[in-house]
Amino acid sequence: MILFENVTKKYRGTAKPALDGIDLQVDRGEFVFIVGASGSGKSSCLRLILREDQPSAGKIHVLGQDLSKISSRKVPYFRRNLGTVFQDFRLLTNKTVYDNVAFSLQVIGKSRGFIQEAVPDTLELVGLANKAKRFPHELSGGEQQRVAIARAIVNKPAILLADEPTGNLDPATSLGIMQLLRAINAAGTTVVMATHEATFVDIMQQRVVELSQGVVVRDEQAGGYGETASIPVADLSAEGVRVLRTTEAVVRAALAPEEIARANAAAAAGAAAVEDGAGGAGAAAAAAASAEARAVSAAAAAAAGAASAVAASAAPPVPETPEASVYQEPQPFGEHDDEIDGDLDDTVRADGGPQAKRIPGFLDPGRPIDPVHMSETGNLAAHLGLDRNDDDETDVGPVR
Ligand SMILES: Nc1ncnc2c1ncn2[C@@H]1O[C@H](COP(=O)(O)OP(=O)(O)OP(=O)(O)O)[C@@H](O)[C@H]1O
Repeated sequence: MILFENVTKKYRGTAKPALDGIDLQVDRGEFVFIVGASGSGKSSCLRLILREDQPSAGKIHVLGQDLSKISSRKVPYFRRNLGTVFQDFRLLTNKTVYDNVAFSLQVIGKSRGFIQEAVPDTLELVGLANKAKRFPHELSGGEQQRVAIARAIVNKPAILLADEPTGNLDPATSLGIMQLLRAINAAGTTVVMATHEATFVDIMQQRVVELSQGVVVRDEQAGGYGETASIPVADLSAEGVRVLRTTEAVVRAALAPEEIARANAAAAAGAAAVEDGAGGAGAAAAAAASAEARAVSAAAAAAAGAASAVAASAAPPVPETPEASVYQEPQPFGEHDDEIDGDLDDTVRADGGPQAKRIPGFLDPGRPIDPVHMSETGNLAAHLGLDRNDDDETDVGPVR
């Protein structure tokens, strides 16, 4: 689906190549994180896939096409197969939510009837059906990013490229965006996402391609963020450390409440042992358990405001009787529907790994969700907790 063969990209006026002999293959239906330190070449990679730029050497094939053979005139047609989401949303500020999404269909000549059906369906999918008439400046950061995602997927692209899509968002809002991307991927769209979000990468256990100075230094199925990609905590400002810790706490509190319950239970058991007069090792164990519980609880409390909304909405029940579907082509995204359809199960890996136990159901790659069913029944946004009316109170991203 995406193939890099010995790709090098050297920008004019620079001494070192941004990408240096990259070989990379991404298959249909994969969810791939591209990680690496700032300047390692992640965005360059995505720009090449999008044919915004051309390699200095090597070959790139996307969806079976040799990108060097696509004329400039044909590039817009090629890009119809790709959806893109960026850190800064890139919405049209003078257009409503509806028009932002509709515009991407108008420019490719879709009929009015198609647009009138596809736009509301997609807004419903991302949980923004009730905000269609708002302008971007009237939305929170998370909502703006969901508009951007709606715009990226409304034409059912085969590939979704996301460049730091949660970079401007608070942890709880980022979580909703990640859930949405995971659901879109489970519906058949290949997702390639450049990110610095170590927590999500670690939890989601998807394929990780790590770049360092333009070279692939790791390509791991069900990987984590890794050491070399991470920013040394010592290099972070106090605010940066706080954000990093809060992110982790929010994600844990929202996604792994059982971990907090387990720590609290251990502390309670320890306290009981102390009351019973247990000394020595028993008291030490109790103290340790109590400290762990305090640490986890403190982390959760620190994150409580943001996390509670997410936790509360993490897994609402799916009604047993499906409602009538308004979504005509719920899945999969992309042109080769029949082929992608057959691949669906392959996209969901269940390799487990050291952190598998604390992966929540709806992010667990081993437990496939059924976004098709959910989109058909109108429950995807509800399932992901994206249809709340009080969303404005929890999304605190930038408003443009
Ligand atoms: N248009 C350009 N002209 C010259 N050099 C560039 C250009 N774009 C990127 N570079 C350089 O190429 C290297 C890779 O940049 P790139 O933006 O791909 O990295 P990145 O991993 O996405 O970084 P970040 O995480 O900060 O977004 C960097 O050294 C950067 O300075």
